[in-house]
Amino acid sequence: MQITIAAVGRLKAGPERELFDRYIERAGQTGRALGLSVRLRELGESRAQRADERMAQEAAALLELVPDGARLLALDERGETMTSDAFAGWLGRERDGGQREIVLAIGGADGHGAAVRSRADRLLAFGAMTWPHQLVRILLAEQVYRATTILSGHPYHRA
Ligand SMILES: C[S@@+](CC[C@H](N)C(=O)[O-])C[C@H]1O[C@@H](n2cnc3c(N)ncnc32)[C@H](O)[C@@H]1O
Repeated sequence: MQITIAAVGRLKAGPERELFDRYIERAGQTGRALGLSVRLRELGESRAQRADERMAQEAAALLELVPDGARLLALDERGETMTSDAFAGWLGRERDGGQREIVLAIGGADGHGAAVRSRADRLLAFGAMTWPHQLVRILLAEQVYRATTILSGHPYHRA
């Protein structure tokens, strides 16, 4: 199963990028034996004047990355919270059920547009506070890596 992190905005070279890349690389290594591959798709931020236009344009671009039938989980501070075990369990069940792709979508500075929220199968919050999208990327990459260790029984995760 393909896990795609789809993110509005581009992460420049630097410590945040290095940390993100490190978790993605680890997730890819641990995921291989589990039938999971992980990749990043980055989208440029909209330059529209109005926030609602920016959100609509970014939502349309994000949704172009979501194939028909794929699951879409949108990262959103208004979403549900989930334990790492529950997140790993969901990924494992989707894989076992024959799902081909899960897209994990991170919004831009204005957040997700309505089209993403209504298409999303789940909205996931890393708490009720607003985090910068760069940090959300790192948190998400770490949770994907952690999920692969949970599914493979690797001792990285200690609940
Ligand atoms: C700077 S935030 C956007 C905040 C925007 N005001 C909103 O209402 O969503 C950029 C992106 O980071 C992600 N994000 C920020 N805080 C989050 C949280 N607590 N949980 C999950 N995702 C979060 C979301 O994907 C969001 O679209």
